[in-house]
Amino acid sequence: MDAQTSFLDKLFDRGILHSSGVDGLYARSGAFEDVIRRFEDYVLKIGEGETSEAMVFPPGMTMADFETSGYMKNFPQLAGTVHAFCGDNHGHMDLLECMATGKDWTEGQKRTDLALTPAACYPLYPILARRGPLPEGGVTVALQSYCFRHEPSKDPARMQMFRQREYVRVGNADEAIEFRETWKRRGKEIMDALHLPAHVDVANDPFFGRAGKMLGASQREQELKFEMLVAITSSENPTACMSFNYHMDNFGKAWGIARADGEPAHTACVGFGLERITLALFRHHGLEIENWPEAVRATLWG
Ligand SMILES: Nc1ncnc2c1ncn2[C@@H]1O[C@H](COP(=O)(O)OP(=O)(O)OP(=O)(O)O)[C@@H](O)[C@H]1O
Ligand SMILES: [Zn+2]
Repeated sequence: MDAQTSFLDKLFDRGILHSSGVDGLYARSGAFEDVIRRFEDYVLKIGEGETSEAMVFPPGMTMADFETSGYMKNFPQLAGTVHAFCGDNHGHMDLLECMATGKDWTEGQKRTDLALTPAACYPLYPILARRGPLPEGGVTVALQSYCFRHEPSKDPARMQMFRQREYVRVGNADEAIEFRETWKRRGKEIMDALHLPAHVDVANDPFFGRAGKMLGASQREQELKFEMLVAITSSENPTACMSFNYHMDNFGKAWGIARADGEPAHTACVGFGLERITLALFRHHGLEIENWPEAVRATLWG
């Protein structure tokens, strides 16, 4: 059995995660959720004085905003959209007939106005855009969302539905870059406080296809994305538990977010993978929270 499957099985055996029968879709135990809550409280305190507001998003966003994000151009392999039955009585009979005979009953499903949110900060940008020009100095928002990515895996750290906590900086280029550098440093301090061996490295997003290879290479070359890597199921291929992204003015332009001076906003975000960080804690400190190092427990539970 490989390391991923064996860690996943241990988590199931201890009731920390519960299997659904589909890879990457799990119920979480109360203990798992308590760690997530404590971690979020801890991170929220660190950014408290610098944040203009907080938002929590539902797991879906509007199809229109999803289209604006460009996600289907860059990551069609990961996306999920919401479809629903919109038929009449006759259509319903057909659907039940399909189900009864084991045919594909989903063929008649129609698109709705919703897509599953692939990245926690996407729903923020259209909200900011609708408010008109940003205040002088921009804004910093604390947010959280469930995200969906179609990447089923036996690796418990690669889920299909998971949460990201983020801080997003929206302002000019200097403000966005300074924010990203600050959080790279703080991210390491957080990992140190949690006694998790971690390092930051430059990274790229999994852009689709042949053109995607070039996009990924150029993202790396421009050092737009960094990840905080922690060994969870493999020490050769450590897992990204945080990411530090500078989007230049791509989102400012896409959604039409203007700065006080009328120029398109530059954005940066730091994302904390809440399930991944929690799994890293279980991996490194053991499956019994009572036995975690006193300093780690003090950081989280005070
Ligand atoms: N499939 C997933 N399951 C759980 N957490 C995830 C998953 N994908 C991303 N995350 C978390 O969300 C954070 C921000 O997402 P981001 O798009 O930067 O991840 P990513 O770089 O695509 O991750 P990876 O390289 O492992 O696919 C990541 O740092 C990670 O902690
Ligand atoms: Zn983001």
